[in-house]
Amino acid sequence: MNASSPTSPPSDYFIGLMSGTSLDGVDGVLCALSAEGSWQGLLAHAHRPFPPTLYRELQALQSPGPNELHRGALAGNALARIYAETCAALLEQTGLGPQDIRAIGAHGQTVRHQPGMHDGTGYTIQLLQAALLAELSGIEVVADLRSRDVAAGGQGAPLVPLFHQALFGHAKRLRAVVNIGGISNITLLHPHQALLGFDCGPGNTLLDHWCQTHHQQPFDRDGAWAAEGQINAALLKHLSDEPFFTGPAPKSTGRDLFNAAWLARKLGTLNESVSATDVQSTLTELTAQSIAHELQRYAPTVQDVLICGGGAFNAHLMLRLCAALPHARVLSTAEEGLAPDHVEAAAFAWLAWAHTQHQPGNHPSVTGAKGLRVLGALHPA
Ligand SMILES: Nc1ncnc2c1ncn2[C@@H]1O[C@H](COP(=O)(O)OP(=O)(O)OP(=O)(O)O)[C@@H](O)[C@H]1O
Ligand SMILES: CC(=O)N[C@H]1[C@@H]2OC[C@@H](O2)[C@@H](O)[C@@H]1O[C@H](C)C(=O)O
Repeated sequence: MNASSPTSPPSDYFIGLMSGTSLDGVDGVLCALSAEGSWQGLLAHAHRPFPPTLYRELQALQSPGPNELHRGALAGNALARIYAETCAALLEQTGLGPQDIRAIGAHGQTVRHQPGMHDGTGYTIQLLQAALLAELSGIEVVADLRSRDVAAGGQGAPLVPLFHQALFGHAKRLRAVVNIGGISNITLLHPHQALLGFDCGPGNTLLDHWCQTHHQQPFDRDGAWAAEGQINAALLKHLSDEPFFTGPAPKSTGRDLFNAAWLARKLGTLNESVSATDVQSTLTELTAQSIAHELQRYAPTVQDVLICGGGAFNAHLMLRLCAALPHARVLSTAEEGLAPDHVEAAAFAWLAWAHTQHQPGNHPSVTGAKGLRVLGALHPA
């Protein structure tokens, strides 16, 4: 990891808060960054799950429904309260006070992601009442981190690649960082070429949905259920036959495409019936193959594949990825100094740093935006 040396300039403390497409709750980190934004270390991590009522409401708000504006506003308030509790937990762990934190980078909850392309119709919505978070935490908040990139004709996602580059870039090795959250995304770190990054498909979101439907469990722990089944080749081909997978970068996606209705349509149009267990095995393979195919397409000689996001804890999925990438070293980001479930939140702390320094947080070669942009809207403490 490219951390600063002990002689680096004095650091500031930042908090990063991320609640992603898995809807499993909020991950928060408190970290130190130098004046130049180089990583100086993680001081604390806290996770707060969403209460069941908020989880159900956030899931419902992913698709059109009645009185959305009012319901979205209430959900934004509820999220601000959970984010503020997460900040309080981080401060308590470290003994720091609100006055010690330079800023919070707060992602909010994506409920729509339709970036469009350079034609003024695109938008992306992350629910969060950021003013309330500033009020409750007493800390400056940088929120709405995707809209400016979309306004500049970009996808507004993924935003983590610059942070991945700063942390995991290597002078000699061709590396990929793969975040397997609800959706998975890849960052390509070539020693001598431009940064690349894009979403590559459903990470855990369909796996979670299928497990919740058939086992009433939030997710398939360690992939144990998937490991019991067989991959159904016809179903895998049918699932893979989705234009998003073969479309060129820049690209991003979300629950707008990969959702329960998409899976039901695919299963309904298959000419055979597949057991629930085999569906879980096949969905796990879809996640592994969609990542492997993009790596083969954009970085066939990739040497290190660093995995982060909750999918890194799915042992069966990791085995399938290793099988699909026999020539690469597949490892957890933990082996490079930052735990898989800390990386995204840390990236949003870094994006808050970038905003405070008036530095760009996007990268046009990743999002397709017209240029570099300072991301986020500021809510003073
Ligand atoms: N032990 C485990 N076994 C299997 N899967 C796991 C395990 N732990 C976490 N996960 C998976 O990781 C998911 C959470 O991942 P993560 O927090 O990275 O998602 P997210 O941040 O919501 O998503 P995104 O990156 O799309 O924004 C869970 O929903 C689950 O599917
Ligand atoms: C619109 C949105 O919330 N996108 C998320 C989602 O979760 C993973 C993938 O899809 C990625 O594009 C992005 O998150 C990460 C943190 C990013 O912007 O880099």
